[in-house]
Amino acid sequence: MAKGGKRESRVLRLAYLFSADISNATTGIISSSPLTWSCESHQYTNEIVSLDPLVIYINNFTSFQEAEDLIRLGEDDFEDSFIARSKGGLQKVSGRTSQSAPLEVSHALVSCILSRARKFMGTMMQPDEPFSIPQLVRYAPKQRYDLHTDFWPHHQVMNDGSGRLFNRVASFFVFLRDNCTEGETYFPAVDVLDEDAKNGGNLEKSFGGKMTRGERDGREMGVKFKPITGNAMFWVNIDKDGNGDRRLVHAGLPVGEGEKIGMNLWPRKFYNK
Ligand SMILES: O=C(O)CCC(=O)C(=O)O
Ligand SMILES: [Fe+2]
Repeated sequence: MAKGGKRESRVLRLAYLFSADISNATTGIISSSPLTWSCESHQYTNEIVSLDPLVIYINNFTSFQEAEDLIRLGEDDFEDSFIARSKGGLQKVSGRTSQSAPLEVSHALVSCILSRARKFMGTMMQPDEPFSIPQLVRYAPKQRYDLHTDFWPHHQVMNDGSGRLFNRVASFFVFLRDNCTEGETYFPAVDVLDEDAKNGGNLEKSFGGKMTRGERDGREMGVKFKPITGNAMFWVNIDKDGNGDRRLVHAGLPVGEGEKIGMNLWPRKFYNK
């Protein structure tokens, strides 16, 4: 059985590679390849974590095999993480000690995952609005990403000469490898847990340990999500007036032992069409 599974995964991997090669060579349009069939067959289910701000937990956003294949696609390109500064340019900061790697958007698997994310967002994303280049992030023991927001305080100018302004309207953070202790993704200002406690709820029990109470300065505060391969969080960064919502500040807590790998997907919205 294990053998069969392995063989199947090899075939799938080949299918991904093959479809990317074929469509690049002929039309340059990846989505027209018949071998991207798996794009239609997502397996995810959802739970709303918080309505305001909107945070949604996604179970099985990727399969285990897709997670491993995504890692393989990026793993030769890992470099120390930078952050994209509001005034342009990249900067290395002490609060982000992980490594990151970009993923090739034209690859059939990556384009499949992006179209899955786009469909998930429904009417929130217009057909002409793109994703940033998907990014893998890898953490070894003690590595972390301190509290930050994913949106920029000022909208950014597209570098295609169009003059359009964009921002990261929402974020998906997908756990791709959970071979670690700790390393949760923590949102200190998402207050659903206080409501839960007031009403006698037990978040940890209700959600099977996927999400638990966070803690800051010795006080219970916010919610944190345990790395579980294939599962993801989705949240909305920018409100309807185009302003960033600071309640979505979050951190990748330090990894204890082992390795954590995740993937950022950042849908862009235009603000001066
Ligand atoms: O590692 C995490 O849990 C979160 C990572 C993150 O927020 C980011 O890369 O922007
Ligand atoms: Fe982030």
